[in-house]
Order: sequence, then C-alpha cells, then structure tokens
Amino acid sequence: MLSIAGSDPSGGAGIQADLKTATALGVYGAAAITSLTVQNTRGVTGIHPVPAGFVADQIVAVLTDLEVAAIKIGMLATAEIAAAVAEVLRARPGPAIVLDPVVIATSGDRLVTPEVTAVIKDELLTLATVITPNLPETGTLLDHEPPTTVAEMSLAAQELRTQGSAAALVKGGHLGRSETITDVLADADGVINFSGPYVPTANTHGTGCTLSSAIASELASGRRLRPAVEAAKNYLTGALRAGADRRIGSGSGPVDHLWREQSR
Ligand SMILES: Nc1ncnc2c1ncn2[C@@H]1O[C@H](COP(=O)(O)OP(=O)(O)O)[C@@H](O)[C@H]1O
Ligand SMILES: Cc1ncc(COP(=O)(O)OP(=O)(O)O)c(N)n1
Repeated sequence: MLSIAGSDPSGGAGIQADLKTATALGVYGAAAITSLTVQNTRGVTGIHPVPAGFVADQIVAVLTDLEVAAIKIGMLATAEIAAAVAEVLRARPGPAIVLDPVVIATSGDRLVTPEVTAVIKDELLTLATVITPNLPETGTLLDHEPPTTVAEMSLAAQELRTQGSAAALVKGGHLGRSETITDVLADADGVINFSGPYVPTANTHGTGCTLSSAIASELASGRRLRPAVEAAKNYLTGALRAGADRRIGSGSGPVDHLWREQSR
C-alpha cells in the first residue's frame, strides 16, 4: 500500500497514521510525502509543501520498483502537487486508489490551498476506486451545504458518483454524538450504510487518515470494496476504543493503531 500524503510530526494523522495502519493490518506500507506540517494534537501551525516534481519522483520511484496493489491519497497541499499526482497516476493505471480529499483538520486548520478542490474534481475523482470525504468536504466537492442527516449523506454519495468517482463513502463523524455513527457508501451496486458504535472520546485525531489507509490496505490484501470498508471501519472502531482514555498530547489525541497487537 502506497500512501501519498502529508507528514504529521505528532504521529496521529498523515503518513505516520497510514504506515501504522498498514503495518497493523499486515500490509507493507510505502509513503510519498507531499508536505511537512508543523502540527500536534492541538492544531496545525505550519505547512511546508514539497515541490510538485519531487512528489512525482517519489511516487514513480515506488511504482517502478515495488508491486503496489493499492494507493491512498491524503493531504495534497497545493494544486501543483495535486496535478502532478494525477499525471503520474493517470500514466500508471492498475492499483486501487482510495482518495481522501483532505481540506481541513478536525482542529479547524486548513491543510490545502482552495485551488486543490478543483484539481481533485477535474483530475483525481475519475481515477479513484473510492473517494472518502467527511461532511464539510462533501459540501465543498458538491458546491452545496454539507449533508446533515444520513438520508442526505446517501444522496450526496450518489451525487459524487455522477461527478465521476466509481464509488463514494461519505463519512458521518461530523454528524455529532449519538449511539451509532454511520458512513454511507454509494457504488455500482447501490447504496449501503456502514454503522458502528459511537466511541465517546476526544482522541479522534487522524480518524479519516486511518480509515482511508485501512480501506487501501484491505483492498491491497485482495478484499473487494464493501468488505474492505467494513473491515476498515471495524479496525478503526477498535482503535478508537483502545485509545479513548490515553493521554498522548493535551489536545485531540491519536487512536491506538496497534490495539490488535496489544490484545493478543
Ligand atoms: N467518536 C467516534 N466514534 C466512532 N467512530 C468515529 C468517531 N468519530 C469518527 N468516527 C469514524 O471515523 C471515520 C472518520 O470520520 P470523520 O470524522 O467524518 O472524518 P475526518 O476524520 O476525515 O474528519 C468515520 O468512519 C467515522 O464514522
Ligand atoms: C498531514 C495530515 N494529513 C491529514 C490530516 C487530517 O487528518 P484526518 O484524519 O482527516 O482528520 P483529523 O486528524 O483532523 O481528525 C492531518 N491532520 N494531517
């Protein structure tokens, strides 16, 4: 599994989360870094994008050497980086692509320039096996208000498919506290809800990164999309539960990626 994403020095999101997730799921993880961030559990205070050509070179180096079965795309930082990633991947079809259209961190900090969304819509959406926006990202991609109910998430997921994505998983983490938390997948077979228990914790830093890299890892292991999403959500719920009471950092802490190892 190749992660094309930004670096989070606090270790809970970005490539750090993606590599922990792949490892925990028994998949070899590689990483092409799109940007360095200055970030901790309290927020993001700096972004240093990698030159677009150098991002492309990293991806080509991995794809021309390792047998990559699935790619996760996360933070793209600038339109130039997004366009370079699209160009490289268009020229090398094959791996499944999980596109997490990262715009804003849970802390409220913007992670990409506004122009990135247009490149995602125009160039990356059609390359994706599945796109995994949260509610605000769904609103941005569709140019309307974010969904506020599971029924609206279902309509939005189907609308994203009409924009060119083979499948869309609209994540419900921003719907607020309830007994269950539901993500909605629209694919060629229709619409399906993935519901799991809501885990009451402030330690949700990197949940979107963890989910998308878990889906990519499960696809790399040979699962089809629906079973891959189900397995990824179960893994994430376990990691949220195991990390719920940890005190790593003073803000929104990371999930416990290695929870399965510890429960052995
Ligand atoms: N408190 C929670 N309990 C259980 N699952 C959660 C919780 N918060 C988020 N999730 C799950 O984490 C994943 C990411 O959700 P979301 O917060 O919507 O995305 P992002 O992290 O990209 O903003 C989704 O599968 C969502 O259902
Ligand atoms: C480097 C980097 N990439 C992505 C994110 C956003 O992570 P995500 O899992 O979508 O959400 P939160 O961490 O904000 O809950 C990030 N923070 N850093």
